[in-house]
Amino acid sequence: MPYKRITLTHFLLQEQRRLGRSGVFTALMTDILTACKMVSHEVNRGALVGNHGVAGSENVQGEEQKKLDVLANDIFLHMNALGGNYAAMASEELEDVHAVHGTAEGRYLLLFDPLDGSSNIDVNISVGSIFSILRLPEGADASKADAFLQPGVQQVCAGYALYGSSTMLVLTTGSGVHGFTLDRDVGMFFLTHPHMTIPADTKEFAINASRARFWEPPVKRYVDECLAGKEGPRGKDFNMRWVASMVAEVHRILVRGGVFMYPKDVENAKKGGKLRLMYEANPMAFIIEQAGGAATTGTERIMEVQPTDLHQRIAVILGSKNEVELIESYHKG
Ligand SMILES: O=P(O)(O)OC[C@H]1O[C@](O)(COP(=O)(O)O)[C@@H](O)[C@@H]1O
Ligand SMILES: [Mg+2]
Ligand SMILES: [Mg+2]
Repeated sequence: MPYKRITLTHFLLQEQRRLGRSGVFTALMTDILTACKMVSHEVNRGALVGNHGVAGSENVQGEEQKKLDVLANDIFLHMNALGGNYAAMASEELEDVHAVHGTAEGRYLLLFDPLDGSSNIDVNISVGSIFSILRLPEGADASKADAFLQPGVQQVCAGYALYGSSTMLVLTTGSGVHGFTLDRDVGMFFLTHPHMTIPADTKEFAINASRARFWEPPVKRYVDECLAGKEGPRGKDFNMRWVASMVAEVHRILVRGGVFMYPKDVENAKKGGKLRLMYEANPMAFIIEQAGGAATTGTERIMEVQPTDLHQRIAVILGSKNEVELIESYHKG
């Protein structure tokens, strides 16, 4: 049987030709791939090289940084500056915009969560990296946050790397969602999951149930109905999952369907929710929608939210289309 697998780089070249894009897009994606491979290597080595534990510093969110949060952030900043295609970057781990100096031709902006699921690093549960690419608006000052505050529908590309039993990279450039698996021996990502699509219905939901006492009535109603099973109003039994790594939850939903919720609740309402719009909710919403799913705050399509702050938090409900629309209908009453 002739060898058929194609690499992510060849896939990007084909996309470039198909979409009549310049080579810049393929080049800037290649920088992200390299960063993800390097982070995968560091995650994989774990305690062997002291990559577990805390860094002894806090990020702009007031969260204790893990050593791998800081290392992954450094790797992303360094590798994505080398190519000179980004005018500036923004990260969960940096308060302000990181301008890439000396790159007159940088026409893109990169946002990223260098290490997602940080609470799982030391216990060896899957973690990931999330990224979102925007164009630098004409005449905008790339060193200012305003240049980044574009609604999710403006993204030209979004993706994540999943550092799990295998390392995968899943991305969309606006024409479907494709998954690639890293062959460590060859050092290349190969296309293993072309055209990923999400079933419209599901029997699996994911939410941090320890926050049930804080939930607003629409979420409480939805979860109670799922838990009531086939004797209840939904007439079917549901299963529940919670990995506490958004990347792992979204990947599970892309592979077998489901709904993921990190809603705004009475405890996190003053912060606007838990997850961050610019480098968690928007890239995941783009991927989910491109795979036929839906992504909402409960009352609004996430990708249409006009951002006001680089690190703003937002309610996230995403996954199988019919399920998300049902939850949205409970919010709209
Ligand atoms: O600890 P909780 O409340 O279960 O929250 C888990 C959520 O927080 C996150 O870990 C936040 O992301 P970071 O690890 O990048 O800060 C998500 O990946 C995950 O969905
Ligand atoms: Mg995260
Ligand atoms: Mg993170």
